[in-house]
Amino acid sequence: MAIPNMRIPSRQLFIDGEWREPVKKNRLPVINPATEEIIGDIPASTAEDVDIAVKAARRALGRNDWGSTTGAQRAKYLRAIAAKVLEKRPELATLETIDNGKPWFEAASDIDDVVACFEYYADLAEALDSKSKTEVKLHLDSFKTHVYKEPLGVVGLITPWNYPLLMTTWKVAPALAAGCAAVLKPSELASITSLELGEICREVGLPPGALNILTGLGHEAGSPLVSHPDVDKIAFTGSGPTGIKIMTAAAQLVKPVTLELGGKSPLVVFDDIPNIDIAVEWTLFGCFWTNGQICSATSRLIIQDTIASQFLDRLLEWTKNIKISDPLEEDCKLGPVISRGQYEKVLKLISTAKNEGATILYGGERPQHLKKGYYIQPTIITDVDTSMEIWKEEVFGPVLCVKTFKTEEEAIELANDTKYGLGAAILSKDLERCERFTKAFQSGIVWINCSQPCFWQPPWGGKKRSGFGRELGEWSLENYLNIKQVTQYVSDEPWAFYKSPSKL
Ligand SMILES: NC(=O)C1=CN([C@@H]2O[C@H](COP(=O)(O)OP(=O)(O)OC[C@H]3O[C@@H](n4cnc5c(N)ncnc54)[C@H](O)[C@@H]3O)[C@@H](O)[C@H]2O)C=CC1
Ligand SMILES: C[N+](C)(C)CCCC(=O)O
Ligand code: NA
Repeated sequence: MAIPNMRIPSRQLFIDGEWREPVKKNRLPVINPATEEIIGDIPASTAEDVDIAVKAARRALGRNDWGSTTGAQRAKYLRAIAAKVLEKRPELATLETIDNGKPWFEAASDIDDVVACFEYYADLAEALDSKSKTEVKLHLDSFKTHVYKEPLGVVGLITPWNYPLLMTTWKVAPALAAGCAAVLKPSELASITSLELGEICREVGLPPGALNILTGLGHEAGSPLVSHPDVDKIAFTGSGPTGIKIMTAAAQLVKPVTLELGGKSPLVVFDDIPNIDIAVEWTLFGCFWTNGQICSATSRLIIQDTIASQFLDRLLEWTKNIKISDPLEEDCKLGPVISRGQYEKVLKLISTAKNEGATILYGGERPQHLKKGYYIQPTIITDVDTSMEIWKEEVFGPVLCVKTFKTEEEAIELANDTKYGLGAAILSKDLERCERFTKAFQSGIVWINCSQPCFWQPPWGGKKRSGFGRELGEWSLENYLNIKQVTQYVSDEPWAFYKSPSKL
């Protein structure tokens, strides 16, 4: 497929079904991380715009064209959005690549997931119609109880930059399927494709206010959304420190949150793996895919000492073979990290590891052949101690650290030696052992004989400091529904709790 050239469309905020200039008229630059050039700009919202968008969302819930729709009616909109995204796949992939830096083919495959996700939640929206009212059997005949599942209300969705349109979709699709009205605040570092979703919603005639898209900075646009008294819930994916701020602010209004935060996920490799190259490839993919910027990246390789040296030799050969280039080049497998700030943060974590006594087995620098762009070589770090920052902190860049183990007990201890709990992976031929590790891993996701594949039907989320709540599958729909108990007295008899006064 030919990769299309694209310029960044100039957009405003998407509010109440229309493009609308932010009240303060400010804009933020869009930077292509592969060239470090400003390639466009996005509107910068403030609290004033948040208020206008929240009001539009609330009005949508009060109107018949959105607030009284059946799941089947909403499914039609979701399917129409999916079809439009598919139609614009090449263009959206290019926009995502020049905004985020991920290889074009990765961006295109993310867009495929976006399409599948909208279609999947269309199916769930339809299925909701028969599940939205269920009877609860009581021990008495004098009462009848039903449970209704109804849209939770106006929801605030705050997303990161690593999978821009996909992380937006993980929240927008179930929120709309459930019948909520949403205000989305994508990351200021990669908002372009989320704004294009606004254009798609306009084209398919999504009722005004059902989805509003506010670009802008976290503290200027995200924070007022979290603190807005008329927003019923916040769903957030991003960094731990921001997650803490959001939970703290939401707590003041007793506002529910779901948080999908960072990780430092382990990949445990045993010496019984049947094929070393297959295991090595999963190790690379688990950490270097998406330029290493995955919350669930298995960035701690825990390898059995008996095969460590042979495995690392082979890992090195595969790593040297990874093509680092402009992400618009066809067979690029590693592009730049998202921003200058991220570039400096990753290099600093690498130099701290060196200062603390670790060995940079490979990489650790910018690739010589690329003079511009936020490129960092895929990096492998050995001689790591569990007290080191590189073992403990999320890097969010192409950096793998390695430790060896002798026994299963030691491997489990190392795997769980983290404040995070998003993913965990094991590579071993022994399926009983895999089962033992599945139970022992303190995480929300376990991969056996692979790392990272993610489908839209199973639940996604973590424990410990990786957050709580589950996205994807049916679990995500529950995030956007209110469960309402309705109890009716169906007897003609008096309740007879109080003594009846004597007749007049
Ligand atoms: N776990 C994950 O999926 C991600 C982790 N990260 C990690 O976080 C670090 C910082 O990256 P950032 O893009 O700055 O992540 P971030 O967590 O600050 O940003 C994520 C989203 O939250 C918004 N936000 C920021 N402050 C906010 C506030 N006070 N109230 C409401 N919304 C707010 C941002 O505008 C963005 O839309 C990265 O270096 C990386 O290590 C970054 C992105 C995703
Ligand atoms: C599953 N995957 C890798 C597509 C996205 C994971 C979410 C994240 O990194 O924030
Ligand atoms: Na960008």
